[in-house]
Amino acid sequence: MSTPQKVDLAIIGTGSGNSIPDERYDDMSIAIFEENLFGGTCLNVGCIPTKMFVYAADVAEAARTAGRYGVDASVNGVDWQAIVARVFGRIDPITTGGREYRVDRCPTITVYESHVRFDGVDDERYRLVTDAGDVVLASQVIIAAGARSAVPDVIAESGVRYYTNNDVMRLPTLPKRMAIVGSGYIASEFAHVFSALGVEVSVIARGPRLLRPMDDDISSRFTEVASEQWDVRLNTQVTGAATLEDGTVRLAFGDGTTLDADALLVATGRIPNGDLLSLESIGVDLTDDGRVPVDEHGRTPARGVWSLGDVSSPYQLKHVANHEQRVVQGNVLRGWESTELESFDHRFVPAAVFTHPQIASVGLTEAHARERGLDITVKVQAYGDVAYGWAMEDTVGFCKLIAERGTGRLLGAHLMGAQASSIIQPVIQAMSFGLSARDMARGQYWIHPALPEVLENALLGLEL
Ligand SMILES: Cc1cc2nc3c(=O)[nH]c(=O)nc-3n(C[C@H](O)[C@H](O)[C@H](O)COP(=O)(O)OP(=O)(O)OC[C@H]3O[C@@H](n4cnc5c(N)ncnc54)[C@H](O)[C@@H]3O)c2cc1C
Ligand SMILES: NC(=O)c1ccc[n+]([C@@H]2O[C@H](COP(=O)([O-])OP(=O)(O)OC[C@H]3O[C@@H](n4cnc5c(N)ncnc54)[C@H](O)[C@@H]3O)[C@@H](O)[C@H]2O)c1
Repeated sequence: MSTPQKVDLAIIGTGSGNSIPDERYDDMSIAIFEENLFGGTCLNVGCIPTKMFVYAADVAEAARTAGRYGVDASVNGVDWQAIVARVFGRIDPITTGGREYRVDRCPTITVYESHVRFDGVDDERYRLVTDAGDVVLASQVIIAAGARSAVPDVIAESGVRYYTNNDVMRLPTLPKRMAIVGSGYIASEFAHVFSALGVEVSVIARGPRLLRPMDDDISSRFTEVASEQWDVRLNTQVTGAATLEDGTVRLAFGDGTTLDADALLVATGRIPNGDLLSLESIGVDLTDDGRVPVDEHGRTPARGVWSLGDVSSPYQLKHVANHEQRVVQGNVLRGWESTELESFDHRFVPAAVFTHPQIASVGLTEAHARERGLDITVKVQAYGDVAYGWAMEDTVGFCKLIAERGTGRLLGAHLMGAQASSIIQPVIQAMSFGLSARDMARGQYWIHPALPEVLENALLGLEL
């Protein structure tokens, strides 16, 4: 063990955590811990690279369907290595540059590139010990340790080669057949990516629908559309996995059937990393669903220990992690006991799934609104019924709005279709600032004949 370094602040994780120290932190001594790629999930193995792959997939998909507009186009080949090089040629230098900046050009910051965990309290400071043997004594700690892929035991213990989002984007070549276990965000996005790039994709869902937590109309319609694009196996439990002599992965299912694939991607949720921090040594128990407990200001039960992002948030989304990072960043400077601490705003957290077609959502699902006993009105507006939707020959897209009768309060929006992740933004704004459905519909112009007219028509169709 080395001589302990005493610091004012320790930050565990360089995803959102790396954005904490700005010039207001210049007079603090800081230790930053990172056991993996500098910059965390979103930059290296999450949001950003996946969407760069999705864009390539969207281009291929557009070429494939060009015939419906009288345009003769086809996908004559996919240069996978070129796609990988484009994505990581952009990302890897940012990772390297971010690390170099913190290591070489931030004199008050020490970067420890190792796994760290708590080891109790020493002289009124939190004692942090790395696997490399470093010891840091910190007056305050920010836990921003993110989450990791969950892998079902039946696969983890089978010895088969499987991929997760950590490595599937760097496959050396495109496989002919890919099996994807899981039916959530990651499964849906990668199914689109690999299928559009020419891979035969099978999606293995243990439940009756894909994207089940979404509004029922979205989840069931998406399941239909997905089943037309990919080999979707619903209500299917993986009971075994084995590697054949030629390297093929064979999955066995509860109903006795099997599936052969050349690559296996596991996308069955992400486990918050708080269980690997020895938090019991500072008297902190995880929540029932495995998160570091925090109050609305980002304070854990241990005085001076804050937490943010996937490790503690009920939302595993980068825009939420960024928001929580800004709140905690300000609150640490205000001080633990300050009466002016800022609070997390989790009122209207939107999400988008960049699959095909895109999906976006904010607020309550219809089922949740009904469970709450709200008097609601619901309008489902097809993309195909507005002018831009005609231009696109759209037959699948729709926008579903849920509002409260009488008040016109917008309760939820759920979209499936082209650019859903962008079209939803005005609803997020309206809900966040308390704009009613009536005011939103008629208090502004809607550009004609742009795609957001689907939203305008949905608003006008609500029986308020
Ligand atoms: C494939 C994929 C696609 C995604 N796409 C989107 C998207 O389109 N939009 C969206 O909003 N969200 C998306 N997300 C979710 C988003 O990436 C996360 O919500 C976000 O990155 C979480 O940020 P964070 O700072 O909490 O954690 P992270 O960015 O995961 O940072 C945590 C860091 O802590 C390090 N660490 C953990 N424990 C220790 C330890 N004990 N010692 C040292 N270091 C440690 C980790 O190595 C990691 O680098 C996606 C996620 C995945 C996996
Ligand atoms: N566009 C985005 O914003 C985006 C993209 C990717 C990931 N994410 C975030 O990352 C999180 C993790 O993504 P994800 O897709 O891994 O999780 P998820 O929670 O979206 O989906 C997990 C899926 O795995 C299934 N599952 C769980 N355990 C299983 C098991 N033992 N066997 C078979 N199936 C099992 C679940 O039924 C579910 O369908 C998401 O919840 C989301 O918050 C966001």
